[in-house]
Amino acid sequence: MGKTAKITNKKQDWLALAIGNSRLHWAWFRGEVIQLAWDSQHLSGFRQNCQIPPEVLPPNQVSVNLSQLPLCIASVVPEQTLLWRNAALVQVITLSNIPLNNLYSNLGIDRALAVWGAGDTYGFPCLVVDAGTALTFTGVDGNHSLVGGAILPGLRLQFQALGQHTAALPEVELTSTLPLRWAVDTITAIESGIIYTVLAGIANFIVDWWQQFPNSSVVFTGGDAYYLYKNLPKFIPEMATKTKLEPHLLFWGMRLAYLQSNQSKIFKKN
Ligand SMILES: Nc1ncnc2c1ncn2[C@@H]1O[C@H](COP(=O)(O)OP(=O)(O)OP(=O)(O)O)[C@@H](O)[C@H]1O
Ligand SMILES: CC(C)(CO)[C@@H](O)C(=O)NCCC(=O)O
Ligand SMILES: [K+]
Repeated sequence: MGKTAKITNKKQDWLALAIGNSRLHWAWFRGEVIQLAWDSQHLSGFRQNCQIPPEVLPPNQVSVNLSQLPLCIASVVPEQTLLWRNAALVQVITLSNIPLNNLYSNLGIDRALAVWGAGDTYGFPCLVVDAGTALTFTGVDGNHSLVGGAILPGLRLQFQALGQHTAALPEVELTSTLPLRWAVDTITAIESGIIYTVLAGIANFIVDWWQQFPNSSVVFTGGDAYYLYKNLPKFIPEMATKTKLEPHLLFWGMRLAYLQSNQSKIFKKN
């Protein structure tokens, strides 16, 4: 657990909901410890009552009634956030909850939370590579000040774009292995083009970051993080020792925000 927040009631259960552009990411916390994390589809409509609908809860029964827990939301999809406005105990995290400097007003809350969680755990400066629907770089310096970052289409979105906007190209799915670079069939050519270009681009951003901040940690997260993290050392050997993979990075940031705001009692009851 990081340095910026301490929990008052170690036993308290709560739910973190990170609303991404492709799906919902959930974590059930007991105090500061994640008990269970899962993904669900976006909600399709407005919720009439104050329960969390069963279709977004985890498939297996757990020992507590998750639908009754306080809910902490971080969202980059405003229409999805609105669907939770009648929930009984809900707190929506905003940039004002995040103690980093120089954040611009419409910076994605997922980017701010992930880099806060990463820096709080591994120290600042810190660079986060979030490989989700969009692939983002977010860098913060040793004074906890946003240096900046970049946004590009994520892997799946790149495959979809080619499939949907050309006559002859199929929509390709990410496979688990690296493709042949000099492909002699269409599917492999698409895989090669997207994957090698993204890997080279990420390596280039990280090398540039390390020129400015040589000892900075670099943390990967998001749906495609494992694939990219696993294959990047072939491009930069030092990657293996100087970077980390953390699937729950966003939840680390949410935990800091939740515990901090819970202490100062800005929890909103509707
Ligand atoms: N069931 C799934 N739905 C969508 N993407 C998936 C799924 N399983 C794996 N992925 C991969 O994860 C990537 C999307 O990542 P992620 O789930 O973190 O995105 P997200 O929910 O939109 O979050 P964010 O908005 O933070 O990017 C896609 O590029 C895809 O390759
Ligand atoms: C870039 C995404 C879509 C990544 O999830 C999200 O962080 C977002 O909507 N950001 C707002 C724009 C910005 O961060 O500059
Ligand atoms: K848009």
